Amino acid sequence: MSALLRLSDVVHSYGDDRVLSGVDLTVGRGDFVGVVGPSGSGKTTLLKILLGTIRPIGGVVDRAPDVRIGYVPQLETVDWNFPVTVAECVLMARRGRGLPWPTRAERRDVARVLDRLGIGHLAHRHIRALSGGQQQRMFLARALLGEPDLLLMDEPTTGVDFTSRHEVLHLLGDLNADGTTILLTTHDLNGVAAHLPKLVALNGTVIAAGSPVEVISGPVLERTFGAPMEVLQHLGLPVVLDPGPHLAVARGHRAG
Ligand SMILES: Nc1ncnc2c1ncn2[C@@H]1O[C@H](COP(=O)(O)OP(=O)(O)OP(=O)(O)O)[C@@H](O)[C@H]1O
Repeated sequence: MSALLRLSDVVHSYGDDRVLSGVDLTVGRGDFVGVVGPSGSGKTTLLKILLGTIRPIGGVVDRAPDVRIGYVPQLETVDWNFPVTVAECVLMARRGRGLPWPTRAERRDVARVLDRLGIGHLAHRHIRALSGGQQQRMFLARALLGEPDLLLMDEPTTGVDFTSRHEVLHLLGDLNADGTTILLTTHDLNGVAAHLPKLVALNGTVIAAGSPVEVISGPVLERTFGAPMEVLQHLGLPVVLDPGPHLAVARGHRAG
């Protein structure tokens, strides 16, 4: 298949709590997709199903052969007290925690990827002593070390200031232009989602998929976030007035 990953009628529950149902989603080669939806709508669960660390209880996941996937977790799920430097943390992606002495080739690869992301000078700093934007770059470096075809990123711009958010988005745009397929989740409708070529609105199931103008629309957002939202067009981009519903919690829109 030309798609890297395809989910058909995927269902997942935690215990009795149905989180996803009837999810159909295709991640095509070269896509740059944003998944939007309120807190608890199943975005992280969907990423983990795409990554393969959660096995859904129903439906089919098709994966093209030999697809390498890089995962960038939500920063708030990371244990920042773990005593490692930036370079060590990046290298762990390749060799786990067990082996203390990296080879010269490994050190070179880590230095190269850190330089590419503009944090080469931070290689020997403790991971806790980084800004939000730098932490995000470090996890991106970690994912890129494996030269992934597909990058899955959980809220890559949350906890990151405006300038860093802009830089992270720019960086991802460059990676995508170089051929990396990217799927990310975001709460930020105006600052992030509106600038991506393709969006998926999720609330327990896929409410809509398409261009930002198709997905960031009053009716789709109301079905996704459970509250009316006003949307204007500005310079060809949708703008959500008072995008406060990123704080909203998923409710009543699950198909299961
Ligand atoms: N390991 C788990 N065990 C039980 N329930 C879980 C587990 N992981 C997630 N959930 C629940 O499943 C639902 C969906 O969670 P998920 O993390 O996928 O949503 P999300 O859209 O990523 O939320 P957020 O935007 O807040 O990160 C939530 O109600 C959550 O509490």
